[in-house]
Amino acid sequence: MEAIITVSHVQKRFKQQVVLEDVSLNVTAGTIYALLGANGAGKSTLLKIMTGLLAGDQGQVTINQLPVTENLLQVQRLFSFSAQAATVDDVLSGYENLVLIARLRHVGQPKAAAKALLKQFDLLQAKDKRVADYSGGMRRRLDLAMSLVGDPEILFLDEPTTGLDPTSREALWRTIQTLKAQGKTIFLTTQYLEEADQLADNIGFLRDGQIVATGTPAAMKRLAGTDQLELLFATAALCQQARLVLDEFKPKMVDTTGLSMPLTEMVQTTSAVLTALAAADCPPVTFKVVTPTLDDVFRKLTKAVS
Ligand SMILES: Nc1ncnc2c1ncn2[C@@H]1O[C@H](COP(=O)(O)OP(=O)(O)OP(=O)(O)O)[C@@H](O)[C@H]1O
Repeated sequence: MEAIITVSHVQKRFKQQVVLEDVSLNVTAGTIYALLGANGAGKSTLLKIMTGLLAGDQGQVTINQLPVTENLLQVQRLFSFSAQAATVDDVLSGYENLVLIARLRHVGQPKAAAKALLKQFDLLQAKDKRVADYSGGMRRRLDLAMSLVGDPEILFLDEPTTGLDPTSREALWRTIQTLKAQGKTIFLTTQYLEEADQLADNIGFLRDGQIVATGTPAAMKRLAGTDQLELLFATAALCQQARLVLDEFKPKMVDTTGLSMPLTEMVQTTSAVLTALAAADCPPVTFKVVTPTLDDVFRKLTKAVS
């Protein structure tokens, strides 16, 4: 599948501060790309450059093979950008906001388009309520609805679920997944590893002005290390005995009664370990498999800036 968005060697500095040193990435059509980074890593700056709102100092961004800076009007028809600062007008109702943006984007039958989007985003009931009286989740849904006016192929979402409670966040994730299922390409920024894990086909970690790691969520997790088998014993003496029995599995002490070892082959290793312990008469009280999370990767990769 070819890339619908390419970012090649983009650089940006604000006075003396180098924010983007050299950023390159590709986004395949119909996929979700999550740009992860700590506060101030430069995610919003990159988004603004990708969408032509800000000029980079060096490098190039293309959307549908078209360089963004030289074809701004043409590429702007292909995407929408939902920025962190709400793009909605507080004094207007959700319906009025949608009609307004539909008119600005020359959508045929703006009122019908607005109503269809309110329905799709479960906002029909609040159609005539002022946005100032919407909850955080409703505003985010309206933001997303606004970005769909005119049916763009590509959605840029800057931290779409920041500030939402877990239930509203999960609801928004489902909506974003539905949009992907409809064929949209989605580029989002987030500080939530779980969000990237749940949604993204590909993740890029932005740190020190560069994408320091990129790949699928599964590949990113592998960066944090392999799964570990953790065993807990009833006494420290049993744990010591088990450590000797399991020498070939390279166990490490977690504490006085706990051992941990890498799981190369999930089922075979677990079964071999438990059989060896049963034969040596020192069975564990419990065991569990600990899979590295994206948080582990994030901690590893952001150590240098935290
Ligand atoms: N217009 C500007 N002028 C000067 N400095 C800026 C400007 N915009 C951003 N910066 C600086 O660039 C750095 C990156 O900011 P940016 O908003 O891109 O980060 P971010 O990763 O989106 O952060 P957050 O997750 O907090 O939104 C910050 O140090 C910020 O202060």
